[in-house]
Amino acid sequence: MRTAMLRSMLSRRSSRGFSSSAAPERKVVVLGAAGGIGQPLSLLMKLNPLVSTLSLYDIVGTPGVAADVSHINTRSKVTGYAGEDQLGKALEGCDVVIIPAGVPRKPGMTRDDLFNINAGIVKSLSTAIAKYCPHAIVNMISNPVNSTVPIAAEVFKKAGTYDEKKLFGVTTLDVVRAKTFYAGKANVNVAEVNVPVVGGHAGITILPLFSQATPTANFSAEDIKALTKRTQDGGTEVVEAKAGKGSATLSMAYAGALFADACLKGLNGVPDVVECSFVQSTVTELPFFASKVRLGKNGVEEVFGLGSLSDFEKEGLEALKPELKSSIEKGIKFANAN
Ligand SMILES: NC(=O)C1=CN([C@@H]2O[C@H](COP(=O)(O)OP(=O)(O)OC[C@H]3O[C@@H](n4cnc5c(N)ncnc54)[C@H](O)[C@@H]3O)[C@@H](O)[C@H]2O)C=CC1
Ligand SMILES: O=C([O-])CC(=O)C(=O)O
Repeated sequence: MRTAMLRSMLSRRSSRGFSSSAAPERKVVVLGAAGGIGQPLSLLMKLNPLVSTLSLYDIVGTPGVAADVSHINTRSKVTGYAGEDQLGKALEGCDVVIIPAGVPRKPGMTRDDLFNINAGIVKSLSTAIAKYCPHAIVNMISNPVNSTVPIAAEVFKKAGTYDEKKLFGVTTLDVVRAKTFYAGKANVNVAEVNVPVVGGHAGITILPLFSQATPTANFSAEDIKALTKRTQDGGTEVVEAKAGKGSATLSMAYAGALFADACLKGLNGVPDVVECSFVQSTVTELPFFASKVRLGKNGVEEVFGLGSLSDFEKEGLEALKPELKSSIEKGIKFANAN
């Protein structure tokens, strides 16, 4: 897609209520900016007129990405930071921290197989966030999200900076997929489709609520089952197609940019910004759970309940709880043991 088209698309989405010059100053950092997700996500954040300072951090490779992206003639000033000694500068004064740092899956792996490497990365980045930008909104992309979000929460609690309204597991790609697959099957305009996706972000913990999808479609139980499975296995579909070269990067960058844009709109006081996200929750007995949340000046303004579920969804909800509970507990245990 041509840059001008993308820019006008993003600015139409983003600037509700603000021209870019009137929008408040906002610093956004991408941690893991030189990676498969990080690079296109940095591009998309550079196109977002709500961003005034774009900070790109990675352990290596960020100067090149930053130099490249910085030539784009949009509002934000771009700076690249490479290596741990520059992490503090990258984070200082940030309003939104987006974290796609960590290893991706290869065929045959589950997201939980990434825990051993990514848990440590997320823990050290969270420690730095608590130190350098304790009030920032955090968008956690690194997998396994079901565990990395609880890890960040524990790190922030220990540092005395935890604000449950500001920590988000990014599950937007599940919603993006559910919308795409539903629209394709129903043969309706995807731009008009809405599908909440709740639970977590791995396999059966991803629970799309097609009974609440709009516009409504008359699908058979078999169709709903197949759409649910395809949504749950969407990540694996990409991992297998990439055959060892990583997992979803482009669709994830799109989803991550959408979610960060929603957070920025919320911060800027745009009303009725609602997205699904994995957050601290009392919607079920689990301490973290993805559901629709309203975003505002303080991050999460309201966590919405699940609404009415079909019998199939009720079964899915009960089935996902043990796995999600154990992934959450694994994260909490790791953060407190190390
Ligand atoms: N939440 C979601 O829906 C999705 C999550 N993911 C996850 O996102 C993560 C990143 O995926 P890719 O970009 O494809 O991987 P990648 O390997 O292409 O990029 C990861 C980047 O993180 C950097 N990195 C490693 N340690 C770091 C540290 N301590 N600080 C800063 N940067 C560090 C690497 O240098 C690399 O540039 C993976 O864990 C993947 O599973 C991927 C797709 C969807
Ligand atoms: O499947 C993976 O490993 C990456 C991911 O989270 C997704 O694409 O949903």
